[in-house]
Amino acid sequence: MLRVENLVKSYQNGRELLYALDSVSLSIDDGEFVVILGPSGSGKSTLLNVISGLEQPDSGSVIYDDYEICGLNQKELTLFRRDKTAFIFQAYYLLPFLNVESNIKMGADLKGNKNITEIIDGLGLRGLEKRLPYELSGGQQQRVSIARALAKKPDFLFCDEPTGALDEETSKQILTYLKQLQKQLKFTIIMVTHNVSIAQIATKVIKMTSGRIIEVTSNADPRDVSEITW
Ligand SMILES: Nc1ncnc2c1ncn2[C@@H]1O[C@H](COP(=O)(O)OP(=O)(O)OP(=O)(O)O)[C@@H](O)[C@H]1O
Repeated sequence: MLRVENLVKSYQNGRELLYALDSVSLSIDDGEFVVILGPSGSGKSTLLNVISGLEQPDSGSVIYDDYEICGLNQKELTLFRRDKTAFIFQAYYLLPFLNVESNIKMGADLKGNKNITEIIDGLGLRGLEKRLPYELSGGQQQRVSIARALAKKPDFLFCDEPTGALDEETSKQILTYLKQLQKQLKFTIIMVTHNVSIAQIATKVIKMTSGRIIEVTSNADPRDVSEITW
């Protein structure tokens, strides 16, 4: 279980402080598919970055089971992120001079995971292993970035607009893969998106405005990816 208590994160904006997170509290059970929605600038990415240990808050707590990550030093945070988390971003961030297989192995090596065959097959990347990122479509590149993330066998997968650069059909393929792999590997997904349709496949939807959570909705019966449109 992940618990977030009274998170505050501010930035200096001229002479004023801008509160990107203004006392945010929430809890997420293991295995949930959480979608964070909200207008631009509402604090979604900041929340994701603080929860995942990429950024430190001004105050507040982020507690994984009984492990508080706020206040850890850089070395401890790096170990925490390596062991527990993985990331997928809209911009893929593949290494351009490494082929598909080597990009995925980078994730696997971080956890000493030798077998990436299952992940390559699971994401439909068989046959593309020797290609360089520029030889792939956007959807294929995003599948490689998911494969790299999952090769780490994370407990928590953080996604920031993972389908933001993709068309509807490709986005749905990506979401279908993610859901299938989540069922199989049992990790928790926390996803920031502008796409309200994606909320329908989530088990929990968090809505943010101006650095605050304004609504949390639990959904015991999320829809299948094939049932949604946008
Ligand atoms: N490094 C930073 N320095 C200064 N201000 C920042 C920084 N990062 C974020 N902010 C500000 O904090 C607020 C929340 O930003 P954040 O990126 O979390 O919003 P968001 O909801 O993810 O937006 P978007 O949907 O546009 O990505 C915004 O007003 C933003 O300008």
